[in-house]
Amino acid sequence: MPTNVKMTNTESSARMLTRTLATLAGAFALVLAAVLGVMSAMVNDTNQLEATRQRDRVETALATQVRLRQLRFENLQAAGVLQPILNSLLPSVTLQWAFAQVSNRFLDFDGTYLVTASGRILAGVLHGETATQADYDALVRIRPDLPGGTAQTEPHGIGEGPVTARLIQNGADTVGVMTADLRKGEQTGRPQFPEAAAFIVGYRKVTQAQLNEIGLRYRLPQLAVVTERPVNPLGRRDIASPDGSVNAWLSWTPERPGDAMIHQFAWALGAVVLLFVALFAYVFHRLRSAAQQIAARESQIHRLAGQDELSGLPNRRTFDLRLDQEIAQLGRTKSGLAVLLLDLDRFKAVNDTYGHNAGDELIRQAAKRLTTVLRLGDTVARLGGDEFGIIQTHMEAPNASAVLGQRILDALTEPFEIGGVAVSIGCSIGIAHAPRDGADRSTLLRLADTALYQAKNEGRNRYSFFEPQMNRALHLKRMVEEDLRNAIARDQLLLHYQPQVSIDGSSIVGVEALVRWPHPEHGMIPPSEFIGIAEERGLIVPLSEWVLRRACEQARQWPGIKLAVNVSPIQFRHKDFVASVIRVLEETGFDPERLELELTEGVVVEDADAAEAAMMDLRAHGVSLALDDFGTGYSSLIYLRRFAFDKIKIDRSFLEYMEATGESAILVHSVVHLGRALGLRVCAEGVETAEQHRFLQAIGCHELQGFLFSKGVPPEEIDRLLTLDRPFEQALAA
Ligand SMILES: Nc1nc2c(ncn2[C@@H]2O[C@@H]3COP(=O)(O)O[C@H]4[C@@H](O)[C@H](n5cnc6c(=O)[nH]c(N)nc65)O[C@@H]4COP(=O)(O)O[C@H]3[C@H]2O)c(=O)[nH]1
Repeated sequence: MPTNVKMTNTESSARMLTRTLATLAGAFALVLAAVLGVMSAMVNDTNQLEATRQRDRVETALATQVRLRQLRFENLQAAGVLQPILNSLLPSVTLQWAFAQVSNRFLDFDGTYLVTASGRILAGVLHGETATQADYDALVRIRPDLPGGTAQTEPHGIGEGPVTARLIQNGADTVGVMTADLRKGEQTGRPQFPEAAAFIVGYRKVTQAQLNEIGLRYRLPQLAVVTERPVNPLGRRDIASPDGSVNAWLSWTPERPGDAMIHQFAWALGAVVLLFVALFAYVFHRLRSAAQQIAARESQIHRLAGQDELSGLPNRRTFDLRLDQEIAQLGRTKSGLAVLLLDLDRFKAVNDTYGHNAGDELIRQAAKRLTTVLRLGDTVARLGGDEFGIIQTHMEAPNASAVLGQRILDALTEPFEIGGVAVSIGCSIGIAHAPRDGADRSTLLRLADTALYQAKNEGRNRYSFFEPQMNRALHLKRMVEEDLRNAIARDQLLLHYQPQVSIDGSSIVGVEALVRWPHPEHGMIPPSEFIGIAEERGLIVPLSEWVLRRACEQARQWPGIKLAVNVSPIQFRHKDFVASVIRVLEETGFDPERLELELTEGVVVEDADAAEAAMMDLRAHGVSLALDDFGTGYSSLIYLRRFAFDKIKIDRSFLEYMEATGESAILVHSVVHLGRALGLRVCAEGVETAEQHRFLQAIGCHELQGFLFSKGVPPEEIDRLLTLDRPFEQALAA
C-alpha cells in the first residue's frame, strides 16, 4: 500500500521486530535444512556404497563356487587321476567305472557327464547311477551352449579359464550348470581326435539351504531365488531361463548401515534441533518484549506530546486545551471562532471492505488533506475513529467557516488512492460559533455535534451550522424515539389494513398492512411521522418485525387473499432480514405464497448485488415482491428487469395529478403497458374517484387501492368486508 505519510515509531518498532524475527526464522530454517540435507546425503551414500559392495559380494560368491570346482579339477589333474580317463581309449564300461569314481569322490554335482566336443557322452553319473545320453540331452535343452547344443558359442558364464558356470532357471528349479574344458591348460598336449573326451559337464540344483549358507558366509541377508522382480536393482541379480528371458532373480536384502547410523545419532540430532528451537524462542521472547517496551514508551511520549499516533495530528486532549485557550482569548480580540466537527462518510464501509490497514491509511491521508486546507493558527485534531475537530480562529467575516467547510468538502470528496484502489468518501461537518452560540468548550462541542447530526440527516456530504431550532428538533426526536421504543415493547402499536381490489371493483384480492401509533398524549400519529425516526434511531428492525408478525397472525384468518407488508430500505439492508422474515413465517404458520413484500427502489439502489441475493432468497421461499411507489424515483427499467418483481404499484401522486395534467394520464398508461409487457401485475394506488377507476380499467390495470374503496381500516372491518358479496358496490354506484 503506498504511504505518503511518515510511518509512526510504533509501526517501525513492530516492523523491525517482524523483520528481525523473519530473518532469524529464515536463518534457523536454513541451518536446519543444511544439517538435515548433509545427513540425508551421508546416509544415502553409505547405504548405496554398502549395497554396491553386497552386489559385488554376490558375484564373488558365485565366482568362488566356480573357482572351487576349478581347483578340484586342477587337483585331480595334478594327482594324475584324470589322465587315465582322458588319454587311454578305455572300453566304455571301464571308462564309466573310472569316471564314476572321480565324480563320486571329487565332484559334488547331481549329474556329471564326460562328453566329446560334439556332445556325445562317453560316461555319466546321475544321482549316483549311470547316466544316459538322453539325460545329458535334457541338460543341453536347458543350456544350448553346451557341447552338442544348438548354440554356436563356446560355453561361457561365471568364471574364467577352462571352468565356467551359469545359473539357469528351469521351471521352478534353479540350476547351476558348469563345464570344464579338458582341451585347455594341461590337456593341450593331449592327442586330439573327434571322439576324445573334451568336456566334463556337471549340474547341480540350487537349494535354499545352500543359499542360506552362502548368505551367511558373504553377509547377504535373506538370499533367495524369487520369481517377483525385486524393486531395488542393488538387491537382485537376473537368472535367465533357457530361452534367454528373465523370470527369476537372486534376491537379498541390502544392508543399510546409513539408516543404522541415523538411528544411533537421532537423539543427538533431536537435541540439536531442540537447542535451536529453545534458542530461537528465547531470542523471540526477548525481542518481542523489547519492542513492546519501546512501543509503550513511544505511545506514552505521543500522549504526553498530545499527538494522535495514527494521523500524527494533535489528539483530543490537545484539542480541548487549545479550544480552552482560544475561548479565553475571545474577550481580548473582536474576532470569533468556529468549532467544526467532522465525520468521514463511508469510512466504515472502506474499513469493512478493504480491511483495517486501508482504514488506517485513509485516516492518514484524510488528516494530511485537512492540514493543507487550514490557515496558520487554525487547529485540526483527530478526536477518535473517523472523527476530526477543527478550531477556526480569527474569523473576521461571518461566512469564513462556510468557506472553510466547503474547502474541506472539496478536499475530501476527491478520491483517495488506497492500496492501488481509488476510494471515494465524503464528510459531514457540524459548525458552531463562539461567542454567538456558546462560550465554553463543552457547549460549543455539543452544539457542533447537533449540527453534525443535522448534516448527516440531510443526506451527508455537507456542512450545517448550528441553529437554535435544531436543539428543539433533536429534543423532539429523542422524545419520540423513547416513546416509540416503549410503544413497541408494550405492544401499543396497531395495524390497519387497506384492501387491494380486483380491477372491476367487485372483490378484495389483498390487504396492505399499515402501522398506526395511538399515542397516549398526542393521539394517532401517522407512520409518515415516525417511520423516519425509527429508521434513524435504529428502531426500524424491531418495529418491522412486530408489524410482520402481527400482520401474519391477523391475516391468517383471511384465506385466499394476499397480505402486503411495507419494507423499509434500512430494514431490508439488515443482514438478518431474510432470516427474520422466514422465522416469522414459520412461527406464525403463515403461508409464504400469500405474503407480498412492498419494496421501494431505495432498497436496490445502494447495493444491488446484496439486494438481488436477498430477493432471490425470498422468492425461493415463495414470498412475492412488489415495487412500491413506482414513478417517484428512478423508475428504471433495469430494476424491473433485473430484480424480478411480481408487481409494480403506481404511486398515488400520478392519479392525484391525472385529472389536472394530461401528462400524468399518459404516464400511467405507459406504466401499465410496460408492466404488462414485462409480465408483471400492476396495481394503482390512491384511487379516489370512479373516473380514475374507469380510466384504469380501460387501460388494463390489474388491481386497485384507494379511498374510493376503503381507507386503512382495523382488522375487524376487513373481517366484515370479506363476508360481503360485492363489498364496494355502493361506493362504485355513487
Ligand atoms: N390520499 C390518499 N392516500 C391514500 C389512498 N390510498 C392509500 N393511501 C395512503 O397511502 C399510503 C400507502 O402506503 P405506502 O405508499 O406504502 O406508504 C406508507 C409506507 O411507506 C409507510 N408505512 C406504513 N406502514 C408501514 C409499515 O408497517 N412499515 C414500513 N416500513 N412503512 C410503513 O408509511 C406510508 C404512509 O402510510 P399511510 O399514512 O398509512 O398511508 C397509506 C395509505 O393510507 C388514497 O386514495 N388517497
